[in-house]
Amino acid sequence: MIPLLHDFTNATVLVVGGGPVGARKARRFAREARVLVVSPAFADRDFGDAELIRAAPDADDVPAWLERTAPALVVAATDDAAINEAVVDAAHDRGILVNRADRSGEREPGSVVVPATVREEPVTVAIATGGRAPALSKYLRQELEETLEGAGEMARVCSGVREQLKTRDVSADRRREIVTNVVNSPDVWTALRTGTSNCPQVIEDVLGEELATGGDRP
Ligand SMILES: C[C@@]1(CC(=O)O)c2cc3[nH]c(cc4nc(cc5[nH]c(cc(n2)[C@H]1CCC(=O)O)[C@@](C)(CC(=O)O)[C@@H]5CCC(=O)O)C(CC(=O)O)=C4CCC(=O)O)c(CCC(=O)O)c3CC(=O)O
Ligand SMILES: NC(=O)C1=CN([C@@H]2O[C@H](COP(=O)(O)OP(=O)(O)OC[C@H]3O[C@@H](n4cnc5c(N)ncnc54)[C@H](O)[C@@H]3O)[C@@H](O)[C@H]2O)C=CC1
Repeated sequence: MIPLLHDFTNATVLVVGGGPVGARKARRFAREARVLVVSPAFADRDFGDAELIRAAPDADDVPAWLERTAPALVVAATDDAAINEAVVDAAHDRGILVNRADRSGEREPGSVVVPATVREEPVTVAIATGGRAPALSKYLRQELEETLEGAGEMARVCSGVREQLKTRDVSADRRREIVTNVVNSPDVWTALRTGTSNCPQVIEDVLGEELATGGDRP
């Protein structure tokens, strides 16, 4: 499987099954997509901004649900393997992405897995174990949350420095060198993590140093 980041803005995600797993997937996708959850019962969980539709489609009804809701992705999260199977089949027939929550290891070609995710906006790290050990994905996600502290701010620093340098007489090679030095600077990481310096200040310092050393170099 190959990891990709997919933009679900303005897309519909249909979750079939309203248990704890359906709720988790609904929350996940509702941060961006319009999420519909269809289920005869709903767990007492947070479903994000998802719209809850009380119904119990049988396997034959599933294609009509996909036709009616036209999702970009459908999540099969019921406790009924036959329904989950019908969701996968109907999605494949229509070229719709499908995530099956009750299957690991051997997967249907074309299926998608939902990874554990660490977000330090705009930085995203996704972890998967080939479906073998979701608990390990969760554990690693918790470990990485600490490692990534400050990475979002560092991304904004790099982006700001790069944009500023583009407006000056600085070669692309030199620009790359400066941005790489910033990312590799323990002092900048410490400053961002401890809050002794913020993004605009660091950008100003880096550009000031660059001007002091005379700008472009051979
Ligand atoms: C294949 C996959 C399909 C999919 O759902 O996309 C799948 C399948 C299954 N998960 C199962 C169990 C658990 N899943 C979790 C947690 C998460 N599971 C997630 C993803 C995935 N789970 C995909 C593979 C990802 C990968 O490659 O690693 C995460 C990362 C993302 C998310 O779901 O949002 C989220 C952590 C989010 C976070 O916290 O960061 C926990 C831990 C807990 O609940 O505390 C447990 C109990 C412990 C355990 O068993 O490991 C079972 C067994 C059911 C049973 O035996 O009854 C199956 C089905 C099977 O294995 O047959
Ligand atoms: N991917 C993951 O992280 C995990 C996956 N699983 C698997 O995912 C499945 C779902 O897990 P839980 O939410 O804990 O199960 P659950 O049994 O609590 O919930 C299943 C939900 O599906 C609904 N449902 C039943 N028939 C339906 C139908 N015809 N149409 C729509 N909805 C229907 C039920 O009303 C219930 O809300 C489990 O069977 C298990 O195999 C379990 C744990 C973690």
